[in-house]
Amino acid sequence: MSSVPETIEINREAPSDERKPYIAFEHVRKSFGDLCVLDDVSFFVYPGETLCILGRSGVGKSVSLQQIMGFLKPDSGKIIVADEDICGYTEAQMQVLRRKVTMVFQNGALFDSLTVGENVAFPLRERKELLDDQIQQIVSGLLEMVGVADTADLLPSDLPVGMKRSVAIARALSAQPEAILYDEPTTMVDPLISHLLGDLIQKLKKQLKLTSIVVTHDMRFAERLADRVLFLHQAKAHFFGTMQEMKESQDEIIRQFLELDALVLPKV
Ligand SMILES: Nc1ncnc2c1ncn2[C@@H]1O[C@H](COP(=O)(O)OP(=O)(O)OP(=O)(O)O)[C@@H](O)[C@H]1O
Repeated sequence: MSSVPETIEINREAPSDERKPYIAFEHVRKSFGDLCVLDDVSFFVYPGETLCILGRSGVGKSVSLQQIMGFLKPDSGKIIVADEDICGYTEAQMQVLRRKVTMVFQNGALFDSLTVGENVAFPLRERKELLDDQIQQIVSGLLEMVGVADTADLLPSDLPVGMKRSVAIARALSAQPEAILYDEPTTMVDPLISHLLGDLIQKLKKQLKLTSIVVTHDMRFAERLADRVLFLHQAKAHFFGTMQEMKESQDEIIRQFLELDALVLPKV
């Protein structure tokens, strides 16, 4: 008799005697009408660590991020962000929290009519605490940090996709977040740019000690970045553990996923 396999992992709830997770899902369930997208999903990310969320298309990766940002609410379960259970939060409370946790969208979500520099300055201006000179200085520093130093006066439409993503990351950083969520940062970019974006995310992790969640289809990318991996499958947290544990897993679904990935993108 074949049955849907149980989630195979291991320590899905953080050990209580250690560090507290910065972000955690505890038995989260989310449906849209009859479609159950997440069923009893638990995972966590420690401060300063990177979690990569993997899984096939439509499996609830983006829905997970949107719930952390409070754009969607779970039907049940708990979502902890920065030590707080955000499930009952009002939009006003979420807006405060979104200064600590920010998201880099696939399309960058840059304002097309503003220059790159003005886009990055936007969160700084919203704070209404800084003089124009200070803002300009921070913007230049951020653009340099993400490797697009000479683009401040250009419009987003002047830039290729990879550079737009870097600008979107610079804008996210200008809000001085504690955590960044990246939704498919390497979609539609070539392998070289994908590598550069990986370098950038690593650099931010090391230099700024940022907590990160990266939703990706890209195993190579996840291998470089992930302290832990969440593999979603059929609405379940099918696997949660380190990349090494995932690669060594004998679970049939994980093996299929890894083998298919190796076929699509052979190792060079
Ligand atoms: N606001 C919404 N209303 C109704 N259904 C939604 C909504 N958001 C997402 N869904 C559905 O939830 C499922 C999971 O969507 P999600 O975007 O999280 O997938 P994903 O794993 O990120 O996939 P992909 O890799 O293709 O982006 C999909 O079937 C999607 O159609």
